[in-house]
Amino acid sequence: MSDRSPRNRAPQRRPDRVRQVAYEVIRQVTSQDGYANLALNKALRDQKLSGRDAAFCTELVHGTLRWQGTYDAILAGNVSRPLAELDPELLDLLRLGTHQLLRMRVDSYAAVNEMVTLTRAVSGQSRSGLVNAVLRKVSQRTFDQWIVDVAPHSDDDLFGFLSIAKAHPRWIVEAFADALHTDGYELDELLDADNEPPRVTLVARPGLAEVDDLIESGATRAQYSPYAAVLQGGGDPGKISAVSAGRAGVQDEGSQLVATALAMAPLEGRDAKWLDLCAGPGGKAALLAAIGRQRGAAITAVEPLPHRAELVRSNLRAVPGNHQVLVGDGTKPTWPEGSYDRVLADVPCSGLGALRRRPEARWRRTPEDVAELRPLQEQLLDSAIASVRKGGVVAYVTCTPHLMETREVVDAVLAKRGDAVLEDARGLLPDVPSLGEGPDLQLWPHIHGTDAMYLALIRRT
Ligand SMILES: C[S@@+](CC[C@H](N)C(=O)[O-])C[C@H]1O[C@@H](n2cnc3c(N)ncnc32)[C@H](O)[C@@H]1O
Repeated sequence: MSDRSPRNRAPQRRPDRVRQVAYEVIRQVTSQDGYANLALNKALRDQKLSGRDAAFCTELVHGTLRWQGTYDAILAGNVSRPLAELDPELLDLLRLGTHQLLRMRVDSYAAVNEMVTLTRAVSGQSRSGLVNAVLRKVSQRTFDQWIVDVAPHSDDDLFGFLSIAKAHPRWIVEAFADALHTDGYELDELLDADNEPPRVTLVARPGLAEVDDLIESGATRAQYSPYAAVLQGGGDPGKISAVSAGRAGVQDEGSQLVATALAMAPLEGRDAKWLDLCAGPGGKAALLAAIGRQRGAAITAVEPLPHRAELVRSNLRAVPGNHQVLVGDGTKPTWPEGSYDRVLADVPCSGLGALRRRPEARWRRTPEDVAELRPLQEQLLDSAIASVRKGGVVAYVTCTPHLMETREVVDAVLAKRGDAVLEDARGLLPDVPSLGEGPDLQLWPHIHGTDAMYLALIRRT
């Protein structure tokens, strides 16, 4: 009989701290509906992880969450029970191990051993045997070999194949194909772009900061927006003085372009009162306020959630002028009909255009979310048109390319109202190529390097 007295037992290895932090963040996201970016930033701060450790931890968290559906398809064939019956902790440990084995350059032996040690520490000795056995099986093939094994063949079921090979739920692949009008190679490129973390893009708010100021701080000029600069290699925007003072901000180039397009739309007569009907957290409101200030226009920003209205105030703090932030419901205007000259309706949406930014979002969203948002999107656009004067312009904007949230909303509202027309928005961004067939425009991560922002320009008649 072996001697199991503490003196003779081999000392237990301690789990690798970075992997443990990553695992705990993933647990918060999957078990408490947390947001990966918020939970990760807090954990990196609390655990004082920086440099290579922080980068490793970020890749573990983001990659495991982003590729979750693909890893589940692989794991399903390597676990004797249905995954839904597996303890959620165990499933997260298996996903985390699979990510290291299949999509990171971690040595297989080290990845399995580290995950066994971590499992023993966080979930108990009995589970570590199963993790060991399953991960060893996963380690026997490459990512591409597993895809051939578990995904349908692309000739038989293209969307099924892409869903697994590119880690997007099938309904999202289908919605993107509809919006792109293609199921060809472009769809592949879009899904790939969604799997890459986005660049950090800054905005120099006009009249308050120059792009050159940002370039002096290490950024490089972006391609399309006259106000944009890209912080190469990540970097901490908070350390740039123009950003910390609110003269510049962090803002996707696509968001800058759609706000700029609204400001550039031709207008006859008064051009002094601008409205942002769905303003929180205020990135577009701040850019519009800065542009408007140079032209003698002031902006009113509406947001129903008090904490988000506070963010709008903070974003506007550096822009002088008579700007107003109203806490209220944009579908119930407290101002007379036709009060404004330009109106932005950047409505709540599914966010399918910003999947690069939120690794967990694609698995959380459902087609029902899209359907549920539809009435509010229509009411807000209707209210935006009612708020603009005759001859004034409305920009209907979403951060999703889903046709149910974009063109279908616009068509439905215009058909009901009969006092507004769609104008060609593409001419407002003359330097930006491939904006679609018009009259509305769609930006794309794989073409423009932006979030998939949609813009329809509507004029009240
Ligand atoms: C897509 S975000 C707007 C982003 C913002 N324009 C920016 O660039 O920072 C949509 C916003 O609409 C707000 N919202 C939700 N319901 C609303 C309503 N009934 N009226 C006005 N805004 C609403 C949400 O709270 C959210 O802050």
